[in-house]
Amino acid sequence: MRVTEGGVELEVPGEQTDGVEEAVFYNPRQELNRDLTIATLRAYCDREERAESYLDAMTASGIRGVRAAADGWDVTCCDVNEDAIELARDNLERNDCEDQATVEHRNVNALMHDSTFDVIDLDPYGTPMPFADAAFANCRDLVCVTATDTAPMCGAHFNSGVRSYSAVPRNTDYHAEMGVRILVSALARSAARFDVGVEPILTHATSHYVRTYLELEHKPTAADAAIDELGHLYHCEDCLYREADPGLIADPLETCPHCGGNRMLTAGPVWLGPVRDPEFVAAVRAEVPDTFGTADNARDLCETLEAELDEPTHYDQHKLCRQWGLPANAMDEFLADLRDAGYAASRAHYGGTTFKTDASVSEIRAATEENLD
Ligand SMILES: C[S@@+](CC[C@H](N)C(=O)[O-])C[C@H]1O[C@@H](n2cnc3c(N)ncnc32)[C@H](O)[C@@H]1O
Ligand SMILES: [Zn+2]
Repeated sequence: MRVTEGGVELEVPGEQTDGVEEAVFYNPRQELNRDLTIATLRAYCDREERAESYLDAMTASGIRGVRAAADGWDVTCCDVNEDAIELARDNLERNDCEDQATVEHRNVNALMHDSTFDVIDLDPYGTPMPFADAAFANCRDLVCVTATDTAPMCGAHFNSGVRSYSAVPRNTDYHAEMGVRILVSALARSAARFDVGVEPILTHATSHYVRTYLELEHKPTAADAAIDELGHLYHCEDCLYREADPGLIADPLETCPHCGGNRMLTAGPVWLGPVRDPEFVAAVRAEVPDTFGTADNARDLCETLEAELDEPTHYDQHKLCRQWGLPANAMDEFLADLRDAGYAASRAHYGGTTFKTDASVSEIRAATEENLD
């Protein structure tokens, strides 16, 4: 099947039918992820001018590598699957990018230990953690990571999450953000082993995957600073109260300070720090051209991310209102009530009824209850 995406034309496998597995993976639903990758690479060139080389670590059809090569990056496309490599090579040639790209048929963990790249893009099936150490060992500037194992990351598949992320994820009403913070925590700890500090400059949780872009600083003190962003979340299953506690040693709450209940969950270590740099996200938004298939969605997502508060967990207005036995009102009115009461409040990118605030669950209710009708 022929597809055009971001100005390049590729031969990709068709949709899987009747349980027959195609030899090479291609997911049209990841176009937003890929469009934002290209816009991020463009914005990153202004931030770090010496960045030139890009490793598409799990290239499959070669689609990311072809798009990056067409944009002028010095690209390496790697995959263990021989059919993928053949297809990636054809797709590079189809777009006259073969001189701009090297193709490697090997286990990318070995390649990453052998070679140095300015930017490494990990896009495996499921968890990226088996590739994290090798990526941080030698990458110079930016590690981009997609994780599609949302059920383990958010605590719904608890044991798998503990195994993959060496952390305790918990299934809460902010499950996608739990995934984000479990993932970034595990990546930060992986990088710290190599005396590398990470700064997430863009992160989004979108339809069953988390994508994060980590800028690296090769200094033990930077790694220490990243570790300082880790901590634990204490969460009440009864009233949705939550609390963030910085530091690697947890001091779990036995009972909820809000409702007195004892159904408390502890999650961590999670990343409690910012998950994006608003100025960088604005620069990414400016690099999304109208010609990208997901331009409107990509820009809307960036806009929401730019304004999103740094609070480590979001609320869902509908879930809170259900909890209180009250009807929900319009989001804008709800957020205006919080601001009028003196709290910071923003929408969150996790869903249309999600928001962030520095108000506690009882303060949110007191500030908004009057207009919930
Ligand atoms: C989710 S697909 C990549 C999709 C592609 N990046 C895109 O945007 O369409 C995962 C790919 O990783 C490859 N892969 C799995 N383990 C690998 C390894 N150890 N080294 C290199 N490639 C690997 C698989 O063969 C598969 O093609
Ligand atoms: Zn409670």
